[in-house]
Amino acid sequence: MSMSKPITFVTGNAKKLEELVAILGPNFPRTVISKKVDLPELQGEIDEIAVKKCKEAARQVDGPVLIEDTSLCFNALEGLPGPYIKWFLEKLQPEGLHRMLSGWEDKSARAVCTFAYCESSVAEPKIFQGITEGTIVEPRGPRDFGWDPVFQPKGYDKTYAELPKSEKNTISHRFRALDLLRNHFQNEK
Ligand SMILES: O=c1nc[nH]c2c1ncn2[C@H]1C[C@H](O)[C@@H](COP(=O)(O)OP(=O)(O)OP(=O)(O)O)O1
Ligand SMILES: [Mg+2]
Repeated sequence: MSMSKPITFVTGNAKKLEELVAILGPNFPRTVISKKVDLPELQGEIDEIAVKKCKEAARQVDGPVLIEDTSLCFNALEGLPGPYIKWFLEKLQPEGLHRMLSGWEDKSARAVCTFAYCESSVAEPKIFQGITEGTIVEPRGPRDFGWDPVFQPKGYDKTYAELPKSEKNTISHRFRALDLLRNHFQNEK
């Protein structure tokens, strides 16, 4: 029996939590509980944001914490909106995200998921990052999760939103990041 303390996944986003639970499955060696907190939307480089966000979560929770920050980076725009995608999506809706690239031939983008894990408020966060390449298209499919309707992963003719959840969860930026996280904790056992 493991004596490790449960890990608290701090997020205000129920869909992220749902995907994390589906991707990690029942065999993950640590117990993960969740806490709904809207952590500050920080500025900076992607890794730097994840580290700061994790330290803030560790300040608010007693024990090991996990956070993640998601970026959607348009290659034509040098990686923007990147970590600021939340505000762009909120103001422009999926249609507007697609329209942002109307002046550009290059519609390629990368979805970047960065998890940060911290054993305690005095430990340095560890980073686990996953990237999925794709294209920004006119929105297609259900609207239940963020910018999924405009992101078509490379090699697919469906958007994330059109793919069955089970399929998104085997190719997504979040899956790739959680695969690294899973390896880390499996090797720690
Ligand atoms: O797989 C995804 N497919 C589609 N949309 C997604 C995905 N993952 C995050 N998203 C959205 C949520 C938010 O609009 C923005 C990321 O911002 P981000 O700060 O990381 O998320 P959040 O504020 O909703 O939750 P949290 O409390 O964990 O920070 O992209
Ligand atoms: Mg956030």
